[in-house]
Amino acid sequence: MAGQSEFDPSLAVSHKFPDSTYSYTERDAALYALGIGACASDAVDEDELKYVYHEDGQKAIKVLPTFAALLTLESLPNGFDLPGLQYDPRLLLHGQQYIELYKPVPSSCHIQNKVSLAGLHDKGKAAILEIETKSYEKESGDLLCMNRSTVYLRGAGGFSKSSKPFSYSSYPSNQTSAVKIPESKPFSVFEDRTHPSQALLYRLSGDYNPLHSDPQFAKVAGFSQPILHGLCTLGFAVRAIIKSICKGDSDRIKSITGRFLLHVYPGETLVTEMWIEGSRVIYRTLVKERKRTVLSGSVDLRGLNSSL
Ligand SMILES: CCC/C=C/C(=O)SCCNC(=O)CCNC(=O)[C@H](O)C(C)(C)COP(=O)([O-])OP(=O)([O-])OC[C@H]1O[C@@H](n2cnc3c(N)ncnc32)[C@H](O)[C@@H]1OP(=O)([O-])[O-]
Repeated sequence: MAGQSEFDPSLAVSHKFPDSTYSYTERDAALYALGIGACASDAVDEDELKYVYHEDGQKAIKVLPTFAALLTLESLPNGFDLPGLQYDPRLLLHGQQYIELYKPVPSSCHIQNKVSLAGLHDKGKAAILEIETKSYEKESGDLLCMNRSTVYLRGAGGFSKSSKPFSYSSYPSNQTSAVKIPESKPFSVFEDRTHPSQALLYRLSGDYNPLHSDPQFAKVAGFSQPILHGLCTLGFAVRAIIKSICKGDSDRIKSITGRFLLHVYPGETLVTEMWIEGSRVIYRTLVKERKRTVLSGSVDLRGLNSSL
């Protein structure tokens, strides 16, 4: 892209992001749970009521592990701006998410975030940015979780100066989100319908990008109507795994990878297929109405029950 002629990837790679803070309460955790469909089809679901209600008060509610991805929300006050990188924010898509959890996410917390650039790739038609955020509990100083968010910037590639496309990663290759789906029959399949207003509810958890709410904006971005947040789809998929494989025990989730392969329209039905490989669950989520895979990835579990 001509606009990238001034872009120097080495300047971007050495860029230092400022530390940031984020605070949330049990109300945020409950709203998030509703936003990813917890208790949507059964208000007294015995696995899921604990994410939105507790008889001893909201401070005792359980927090879904994918809520950890929200802790990064205010970590980049200037969006994905890097020195010299030009991109059209309307063409930005969420490409992948990697989450590592070191302890259960508390129901309210003050967080200190350390942010760095974990990857930068020139794909010609797109630039890929990978932002790593380590989230610490302010009070104890304990590391709570790590997120690596991949953003796919359509139209922002072509900045490589040499014939070899520029590619930088600061992390091991076994932490990428691309997985091989087994050919065998899935161990478990879970079907869940998103609501037509799903994105409008989910955005209240803090991602207000108009791509998910504004019909005109969505059209400019290339979609017939506003699309679902990638992290909302990931939340549905991991909830399916907690229900189907972890018997409702979300503390078993150790790490999560997800690659967003295709957009989801709110109101569509998500079918999550799961396979077990040792202590890892490989999964793929399809949109039933369009018969298309929209997400795939893996989830590593602690203490997988041998009776499975
Ligand atoms: C972040 C906060 C904002 C949130 C916004 C949202 O929620 S938006 C809603 C949620 N998000 C969505 O709805 C997005 C859904 N996903 C999509 O629409 C498409 O997958 C796409 C447009 C991201 C890429 O499609 P395409 O046809 O342009 O791609 P291609 O197959 O021609 O491959 C080109 C190169 O890119 C690589 N690569 C490919 N995919 C990914 C990926 N996901 N991730 C990373 N990398 C990816 C691929 O390996 C290849 O590299 P190689 O092998 O040549 O070195």
